[in-house]
Amino acid sequence: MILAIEDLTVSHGEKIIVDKVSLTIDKGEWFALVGQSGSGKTMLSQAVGQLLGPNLKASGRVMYEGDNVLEHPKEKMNQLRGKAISYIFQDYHGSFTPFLTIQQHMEEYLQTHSVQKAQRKEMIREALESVGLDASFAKRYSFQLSGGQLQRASIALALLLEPDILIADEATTALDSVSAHRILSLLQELQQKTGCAILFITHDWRHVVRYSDKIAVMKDGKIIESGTKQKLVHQPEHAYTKQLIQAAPTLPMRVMEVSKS
Ligand SMILES: Nc1ncnc2c1ncn2[C@@H]1O[C@H](COP(=O)(O)OP(=O)(O)OP(=O)(O)O)[C@@H](O)[C@H]1O
Repeated sequence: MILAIEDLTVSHGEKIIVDKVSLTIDKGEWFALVGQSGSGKTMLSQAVGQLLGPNLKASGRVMYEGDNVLEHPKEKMNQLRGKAISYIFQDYHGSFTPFLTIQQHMEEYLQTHSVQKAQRKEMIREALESVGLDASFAKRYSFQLSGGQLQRASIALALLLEPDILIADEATTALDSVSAHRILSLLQELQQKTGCAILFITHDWRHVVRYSDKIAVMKDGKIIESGTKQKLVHQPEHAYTKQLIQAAPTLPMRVMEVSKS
């Protein structure tokens, strides 16, 4: 097990947004978190990396390497982010400022994590190549890349330090379906190569079926059902899970068959 979330609660004043959620993520596994809009998926994922706004409070435990991450001071958390837990977001533009090149962003990131200058250039080249961007992209500014290219660059940035856990929150929602599929296949390939676990937040049941190992379904701040993909897809118990499956666009039989194997 790489991450254990225990009784995690996120509240905004009196309002409970995430309600005593517990789940465990194993090393190298693709863990999908699904559920209707506003059910608390993003708040849960942001609590894990201490990214919640100051008006929100997280309690419970997020256990990583024997420590409760929620109790880490800011400096320790900064060291953990990127190296242990990394994020890619739907708004990948937000990962880049328009004043710095892709290389400068990556340099800054590596510097924060005390990577020696001599190693940085090679690491950046390798990271860009691993997402199918040649080294010349390093010199470009974010606005000089297409949406798909920029999302690739944000994945390269997130995986630069080979984190144990990558949190992908609606990472492909802003892309067309072909680009989304390319990005997710790439993520799968990188996951197999680096052994990182992925907490995958999505609305798209087709992506859940295709890529995940385990699934948790969230509704009104609670996990109402969780288990292996086989179990959730083929023998869902909760009415809401059945509803999610029925509402999903029809899956080609081939995909369903692949997912069964
Ligand atoms: N900064 C914030 N302050 C207060 N409440 C917030 C804040 N951000 C989100 N919320 C509330 O928390 C609840 C859960 O939001 P969250 O973004 O986690 O849902 P979600 O399941 O990720 O939804 P979606 O699938 O649409 O992204 C919502 O009611 C939302 O309005």
